[in-house]
Amino acid sequence: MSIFEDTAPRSPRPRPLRVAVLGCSGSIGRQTLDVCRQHSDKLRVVALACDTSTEALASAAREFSADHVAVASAGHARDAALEGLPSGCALGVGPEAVVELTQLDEVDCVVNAMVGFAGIEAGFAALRADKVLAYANKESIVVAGDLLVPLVRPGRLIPVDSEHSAIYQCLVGERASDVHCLWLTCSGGPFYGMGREELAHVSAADALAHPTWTMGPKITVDSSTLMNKGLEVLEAHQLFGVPIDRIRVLVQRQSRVHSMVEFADGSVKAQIGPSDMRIPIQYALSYPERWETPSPRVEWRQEPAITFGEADEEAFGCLALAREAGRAGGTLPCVMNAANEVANAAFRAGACGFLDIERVVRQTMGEARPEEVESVAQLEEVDARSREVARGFLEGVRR
Ligand SMILES: NC(=O)C1=CN([C@@H]2O[C@H](COP(=O)(O)OP(=O)(O)OC[C@H]3O[C@@H](n4cnc5c(N)ncnc54)[C@H](OP(=O)(O)O)[C@@H]3O)[C@@H](O)[C@H]2O)C=CC1
Ligand SMILES: CC(=O)[C@@H](O)[C@H](O)COP(=O)(O)O
Ligand SMILES: [Mn+2]
Repeated sequence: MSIFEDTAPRSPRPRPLRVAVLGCSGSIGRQTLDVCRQHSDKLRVVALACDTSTEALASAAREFSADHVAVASAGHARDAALEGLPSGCALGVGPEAVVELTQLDEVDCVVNAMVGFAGIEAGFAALRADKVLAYANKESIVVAGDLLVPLVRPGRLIPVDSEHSAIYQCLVGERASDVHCLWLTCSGGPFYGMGREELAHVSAADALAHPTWTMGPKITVDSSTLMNKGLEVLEAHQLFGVPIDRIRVLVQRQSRVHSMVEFADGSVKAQIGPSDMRIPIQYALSYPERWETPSPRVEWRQEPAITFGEADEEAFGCLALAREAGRAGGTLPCVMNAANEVANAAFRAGACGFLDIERVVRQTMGEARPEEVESVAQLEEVDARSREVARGFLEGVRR
């Protein structure tokens, strides 16, 4: 059974959905809290987690009267900000404390809004504890989808990533066997139209200026290299069971068409709307209902033309590398993700150039001996080893 073939009846919820927000201080986390603020009659924030941003964590805990918080970074366990937690709020420290939030009896739904491989354990723990998962942490789906997705009952993992939310919305009520292909839309990023010569000289500040979305720094740089689209091809492959070569990237510069599904009979369904992540976040929390939104609506009669185009996979080699990793499968997506996390961070820190990201990912993948995915412990080892290899390939370019 696919994750979207959900025949469950739409009975109203007996009480507000009790939500844990992991990564509450980030872009998705803060927008999740905004949705919870707008729908306080239907959503109750009971648990919050961050890595180091204790100020934001404590402030959210006070606002929402959260009962539990966790700080992943032990170095921030004594931050003065934590003295401002509401009385009775339990504080946990360390990565295990973040994962423990997913096990609490008083949590119905976990929003995994952590960035990177670090979000992997929380996704598994939430599914094992039979929580609904609103899933933004695409890296862990890419790396561990072989193990994670088989644990998902229909309607229990709702994607937050805008394209995957769009595809999910197009697929609800459909049969997996009727899908011909997926059209995964892509803004093209800030460097759309540039060739390799120009790309060699772009800076992190240039890469962080996304044309249509305001997001955290890691995903914004991934959008500029098109690695974000590569990760999303693999994410869609894992979530919807569609072969890699039936997932077609479609440049849609305005980010209005969030993705499309083409069916056997030639019909195409698209989900379109504002470029506002609060909409897919809210859908993941309201599913199978739809609620009013405070997000500004699009005046479609005055909207400029919606255009489609093709991605330049030669200039932006990360997309082709991701497809290669997806076709090979096993632990190769884990290797690719680890190298990308290392190189993306180095580029943001000014320690390498833009094209070095692609080079380091290619070289690290070239060293890998992919295996079948067997366990999270194995993936943790592959991730750690691949980071070492990637750091080695970066050495030559330290500035
Ligand atoms: N932003 C967006 O619009 C979109 C994001 N996504 C995906 O959502 C995820 C989050 O992205 P985004 O919100 O942009 O990222 P941000 O960098 O803005 O936020 C990341 C969050 O994760 C927390 N975090 C990082 N490491 C850990 C850790 N080890 N343990 C606990 N918490 C941790 C951070 O805490 P702290 O602040 O303390 O560091 C922060 O709250 C990513 O996987 C991204 O690809 C998908 C689609 C759109
Ligand atoms: C909002 C969202 O879902 C991002 O993942 C978005 O897709 C980034 O834009 P790109 O299409 O430029 O990667
Ligand atoms: Mn996306």
